[in-house]
Amino acid sequence: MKRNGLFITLEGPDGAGKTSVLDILAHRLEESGTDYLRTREPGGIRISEKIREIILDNDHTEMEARTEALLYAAARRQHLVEKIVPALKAGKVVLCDRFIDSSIAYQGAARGIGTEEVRTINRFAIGSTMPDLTILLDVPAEVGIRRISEGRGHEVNRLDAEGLDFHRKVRDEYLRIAESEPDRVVLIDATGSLEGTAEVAWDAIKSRMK
Ligand SMILES: Nc1ncnc2c1ncn2[C@@H]1O[C@H](COP(=O)(O)OP(=O)(O)O)[C@@H](O)[C@H]1O
Ligand SMILES: Cc1cn([C@H]2C[C@H](O)[C@@H](COP(=O)(O)OP(=O)(O)O)O2)c(=O)[nH]c1=O
Repeated sequence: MKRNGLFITLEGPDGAGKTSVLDILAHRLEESGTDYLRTREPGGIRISEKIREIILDNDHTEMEARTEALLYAAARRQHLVEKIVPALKAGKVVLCDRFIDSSIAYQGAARGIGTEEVRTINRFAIGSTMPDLTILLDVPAEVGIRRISEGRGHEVNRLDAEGLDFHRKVRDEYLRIAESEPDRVVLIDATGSLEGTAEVAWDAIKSRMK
């Protein structure tokens, strides 16, 4: 696909601060007069939001791991084709809360399906549209869980409700991805202040926008 925009994804364990950092980054892009799109996974559009509801519903305790992985991949495909690709073709900076690395970490590693299997179905879903830059906000699983339980207004979904061991596996896999793809993934220690974390993320974006 020919594209002129910049595709940026934010990744990290639940509670790492992705939503909060994205608020600041979107503000910075606004101030700098950059044409950008902010979106999130799973969801961002009608069909994918419906798939999101099915996946995250706390009542769906019988959902099998591969079903979950396929649903995330299906939501990703529709979101990519309907929203991300047109924005990139229009030359926009796309800021997306979660993308393929979430599936590798959550379904591949933490659910135990296997990272290569999950990579394979996601290659089918996204083709060659990989992010130009991935900002990985790193916090120990305990920190993320604590922030979520202390934060007001965050509904605990089916994935949040998994135990500490699950979230540790998510974090470890993210670190492996960062190590194996240093050109794409910028690893940021997100245990400090929100403002400090956002500043480092903004520097990474600015350097790619030049
Ligand atoms: N650097 C930080 N230090 C302390 N608390 C934070 C920080 N970043 C975010 N939080 C808080 O942690 C909670 C989860 O943050 P959020 O941005 O929703 O994370 P995510 O989108 O990664 O799950 C929120 O209550 C938020 O205010
Ligand atoms: C995109 C994606 C998300 N997830 C999980 C991570 C989150 O627990 C949940 C999304 O819920 P959400 O409320 O968006 O969480 P967060 O604010 O932390 O991003 O879905 C996967 O397991 N695989 C995926 O491919």
